[in-house]
Amino acid sequence: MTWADEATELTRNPTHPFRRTRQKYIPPSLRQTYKSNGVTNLNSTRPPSFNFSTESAPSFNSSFNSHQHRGSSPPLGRGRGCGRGRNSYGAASNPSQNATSYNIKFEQLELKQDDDSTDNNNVNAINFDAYEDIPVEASGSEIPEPVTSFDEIDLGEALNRNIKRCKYVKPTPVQRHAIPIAVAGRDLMACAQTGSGKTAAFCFPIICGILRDRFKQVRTGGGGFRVAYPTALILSPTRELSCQIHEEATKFAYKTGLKVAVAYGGAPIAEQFRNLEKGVDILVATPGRLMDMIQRAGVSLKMIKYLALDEADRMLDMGFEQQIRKIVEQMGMPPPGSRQTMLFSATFPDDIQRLASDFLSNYIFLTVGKVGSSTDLIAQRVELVQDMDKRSHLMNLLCAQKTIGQPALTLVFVETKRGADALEHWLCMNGLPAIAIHGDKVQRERERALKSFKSGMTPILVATDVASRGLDIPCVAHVINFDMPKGIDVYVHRIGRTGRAGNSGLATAFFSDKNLPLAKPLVDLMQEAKQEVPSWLSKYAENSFGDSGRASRYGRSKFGGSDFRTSLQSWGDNYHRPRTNGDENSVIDSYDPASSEVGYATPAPGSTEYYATAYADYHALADVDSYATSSREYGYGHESIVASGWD
Ligand SMILES: Nc1ncnc2c1ncn2[C@@H]1O[C@H](COP(=O)(O)OP(=O)(O)OP(=O)(O)O)[C@@H](O)[C@H]1O
Repeated sequence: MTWADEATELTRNPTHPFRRTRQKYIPPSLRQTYKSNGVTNLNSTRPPSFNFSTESAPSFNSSFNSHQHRGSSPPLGRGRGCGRGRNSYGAASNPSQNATSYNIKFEQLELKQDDDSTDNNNVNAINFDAYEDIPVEASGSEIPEPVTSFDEIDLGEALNRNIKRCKYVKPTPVQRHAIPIAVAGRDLMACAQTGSGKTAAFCFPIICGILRDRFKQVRTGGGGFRVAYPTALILSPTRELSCQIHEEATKFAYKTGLKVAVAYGGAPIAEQFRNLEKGVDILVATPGRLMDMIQRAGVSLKMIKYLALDEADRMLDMGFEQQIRKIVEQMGMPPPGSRQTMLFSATFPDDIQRLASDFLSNYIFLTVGKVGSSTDLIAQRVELVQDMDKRSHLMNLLCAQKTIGQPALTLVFVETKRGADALEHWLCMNGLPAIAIHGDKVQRERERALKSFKSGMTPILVATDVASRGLDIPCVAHVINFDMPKGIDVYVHRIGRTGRAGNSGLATAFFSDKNLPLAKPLVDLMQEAKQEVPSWLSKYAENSFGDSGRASRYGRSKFGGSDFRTSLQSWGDNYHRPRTNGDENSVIDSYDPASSEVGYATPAPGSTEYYATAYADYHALADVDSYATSSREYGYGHESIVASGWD
């Protein structure tokens, strides 16, 4: 079993030896209904009711038994985070150590003869059928042809071996189109759905390009200390995403001789400098830490030949554009044309495209799938819930998941850091194993929260938008928008944490009166994704139409489903060349009202049974059936209510 399989297995397999000794978690409200064998009669389970003012926190002394088999005596968590003190996975990890241990495990992954097989069964659990009819459009001059297999592109022997090690048997649609474009040396602005494999789409061409050219990476700088001269720079908006890309790129570059390093805030800079001094070909970084390193003369961008911006629209968003512009235009990086630039995201508003075009030269604009949605892979439910009822609604929902015996990783998005802390606290006080992640937590706490969530130890993660983009966490079966985001693009990225790699997922949104400006774009998005739109939401959408200012700001037109250049002027015939996979019908047509006349039939929306039914359809991603829980003292000291998301 590979290291990757092992991690997945741990989360999915209820009989995994590591999981088996854990005590089953039973929400307090349902303890009467649970039989000793864990089987619950759903019909006899009434939705729990919570009296927030009077309900006392349940105690879970026995819940820590789960740790005893590992010989540790877990302390009752002091401070924030249910998972704190229970996480037996060790201290927060250092990314460079991570990379080393991954490499060791990766090495153990021996390539067998049948790894050459293109058998779909071996495809790293990706569901390629879900991508069969995906619409693709590319615009620009002389667009390289897409491929249907990795073998059709000359990626080099070492990279091909690693692709097989990763069990990537065939390219996803965005990879089919983007990799040939990038390998041909073209600049690219690519827009593809969440979870569709964009990381590999920019990593493979970079690795293959560097291997082809073999630049010398480390030069001695002035003043006697070493300056790192990376050949490729991959920028991403958050620390966690940078670490994730670093891990992926390290796997892809395994045994190629290329060095991949990561630099991000919140971790000791000296250690990161030491890593860079050993040489770096590909540097993955968050903008703030990179600027710092450049200003301290530890990194030079003079030799950059490849620049990739993941979540590019976020990187060029209001407030952040200046920092990126400074890095790309004023810190010695070769200009467009002398370097290759690739911008990737699932959303690309027109105004951001316009900004981004400054960084590009004769680029190709590529859209794969309906921009800003994961089509029908993610079942989207929207509930009308006023603020004061949100917590009890959430509790019903989480308990309903448990009642069908399929608790799985659930990501709950809130708007503010303080809101995240408060909800985490409340859930824990009510016996649900939750942990929060947001920008006010120190990096070790953030890493611990993510690790605890990923492992299934704390299966509810309460997060601000710091976790909304890019994170690829297997087995997230349910994303709950407890607070709706301000913009529809953020909603798209948030729900994209489930339903990844062609698998299905469930997303539930709590919509309240104050989210009115979001109604129209949300309805449009749901219709495009062939989701049932509640009639009340359609009415809200009609009403919000008149609110042209806000509605259009959040509106679909800004999503960036098309190349903004085509609306500026008419291009020559050779410039704009839409691709539709040869099947015009494959483009998702507009919503058919007849087939979606709302009717969340019985059971009633919002009821426990309703969620249990809905959830049952989408739990397939995770079979976590047991987890520990705890109550713990709560260190609550943050007053900041600023929403987070940028590091
Ligand atoms: N060709 C492939 N075959 C099998 N699995 C793949 C392939 N390409 C990517 N994957 C897997 O699909 C998952 C999603 O990929 P990735 O994180 O790159 O998506 P993304 O498009 O960047 O998502 P987001 O928009 O959320 O950032 C990952 O677990 C990755 O390992």
